[in-house]
Order: sequence, then structure tokens, then C-alpha cells
Amino acid sequence: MSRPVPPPAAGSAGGRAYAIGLRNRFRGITVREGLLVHGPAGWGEFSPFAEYGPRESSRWWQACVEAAHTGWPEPVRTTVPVNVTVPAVGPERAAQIVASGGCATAKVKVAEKGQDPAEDLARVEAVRDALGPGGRIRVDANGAWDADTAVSMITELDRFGLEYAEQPCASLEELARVRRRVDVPVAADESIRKAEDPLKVRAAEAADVVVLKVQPLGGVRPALEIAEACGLPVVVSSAVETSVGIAAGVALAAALPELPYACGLATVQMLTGDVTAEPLLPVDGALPVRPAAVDEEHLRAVETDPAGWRERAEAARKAGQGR
Ligand SMILES: O=C(O)CCC(=O)C1=CC=C[C@@H](O)[C@@H]1C(=O)O
Ligand SMILES: [Mg+2]
Repeated sequence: MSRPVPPPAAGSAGGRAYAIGLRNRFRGITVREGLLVHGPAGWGEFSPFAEYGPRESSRWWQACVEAAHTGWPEPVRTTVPVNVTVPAVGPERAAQIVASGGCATAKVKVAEKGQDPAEDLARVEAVRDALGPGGRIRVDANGAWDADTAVSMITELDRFGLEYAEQPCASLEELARVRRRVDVPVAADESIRKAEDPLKVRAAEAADVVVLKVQPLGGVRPALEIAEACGLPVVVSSAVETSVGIAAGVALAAALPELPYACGLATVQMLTGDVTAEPLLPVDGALPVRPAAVDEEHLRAVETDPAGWRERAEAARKAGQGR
């Protein structure tokens, strides 16, 4: 029998670390790691990627503290439509992922380092075949194309029908240039989550849609403020967390006044394990709006030494005080 995990003893550094394999390599990693913290409001997750220093990680820590100590605003919906996420895999694997994903929308990674355009075309074609004509496809280049390449790739990929192209180029100027030259809407991700001033996206007319992730933006409330200030349609997306982190993304998506697109929150599917007995996985293409409680048996199966993670959390906390 599995049982709920009690909170860490008062005064302890707190936080339990996990390491969970990914079913397919994603943004260069094969294992996802992070820290889970319990507080009066529930569980929070702190899982900045390995290359992020204390300053960048400080927002991720704030998001964890919000989840554990404050909780989230009231939801305005009970389910959140989601997309299946397709890493930069071959066409057969891409089709399998879509077929088993249970979603009518797919986000497909493109422009992976070391791959060529024919691989992107073959992957997106396989995804279109697997989804059927009624499905929606968005692609994410993570800023890897220059403006001319983006225009020609988006035009070519749009043969298979694109809902939007996420972060085709790195800079706002390039995004704006691409946006003027293609009919496919442009979404901004890194231009929001890595920017000192996320509102510049709107001013630069660089995007039609903004992608918001809770941890990089410092929590559900700060992300809601950015959404309101931007005034553009929002897609909430994950940072490939356990169900604990995903619940924060779901809380953001559930609190937004409008939610016109499926969200990138079905990523527990990408992991080989989870820390809860009831993972936040899609049913009929949507996630239920609810928190996620850590379960002792599931956590133990993926638990690692928390020392390094507690140090990272402490450094992020201190860096946040200087903001
Ligand atoms: O949006 C999704 O479908 C899933 C999440 C996702 O794609 C990402 C999560 C974390 C890091 C990123 O490289 C990636 C993204 O760029 O959106
Ligand atoms: Mg992205």
C-alpha cells in the first residue's frame, strides 16, 4: 500500500530530490532531476535545468515556495486541454508517440542540432498522418533558425498544416520579421521566459501567442500578471516536471480568463516514472484541474541524495533576495 509523505521535520533544510528517466532524449537530456518541497499549502517543485545558475533559478525557487506555502488562485475551469509533445525523434517513433498520447494537438520539436530539414519534414508529416486532418500541429524551433531559414522552413512545414510556430528565431527583431513574412502565427517562448522584460514581445509585435511556464516566471501569480499585461493569447507549457510541477502549470491554465489553445502540459508522458500515485496524464485530451500529492512509494523508487539540490535551492533563494 502506498501512503502520503509526511512533511519534513520543522527546522530541517527540507526537500527531497528525484531523478527520473526520459523516454526520449529531450533538449539534450535523458534524465530529469529536481527537488520536492512540502509546506502548508501542499507540494512544490524546484527543478531548474542543470545549466541554470542561482540568478536564473531564483524564479524557479519562488514558484516552488508559492506552491508549498501560498497556494494558487481560484480556477475558472475544471479541465485543461493539452498537446502531446513530440521530441526530435524519427518519423516512426513520432507517430507512435502521437498515437499513444491521446491528444488532438501535437507539438513537434524541429531544428534540432545535428539534424537536417528533411528530418523535420518527415517528422511533421508522420505526425500529420498519425493525427489525421482534424488534428492541430505546432512546431517549436527553440530559436535555432535565422529569419530567412525560418520563413522557408515554416512555409515548407505548413504543407502539413501548422497551428503556430514557437520561437522560430532567437531575437525579437527576427521574430517580428518572420511574423510579417509568413501566414502561420508566431509564438514566443524563450523571448518571454528568459527575458528581463517579457512585455517587450508585445511592443516589438514579435508574436501572436505567448507561451508561459510557471517555474521560469516565478509562480502562477507572476505568470498571470504577465499574461494580463501582454494581452496576447496564452499557451501554458511545462518545464517537463513531475506531476507536482505540472499541477502548478494546470493551476495557471485553470486561472486564465481565456484559454484558446491546448497547453503543453502532457509531459508526464515523457517520463519513465512519477512521484504521485495519480499522475497528471491526459484523459480525452485534457488534464483535470487538481493538485498532486507526493506518494512515498513512488518517490522512493526515484529518490536521490538531496544535498546538491538543497544547495542549489539555497543559492537560488539568496539570489532572489538581491533581485
Ligand atoms: O510545450 C510542450 O509541449 C512541452 C514542454 C516543452 O516543449 C519544453 C519544456 C522545457 C524546455 C523546453 O525546451 C521546451 C520548450 O521549448 O517549450
Ligand atoms: Mg518552446
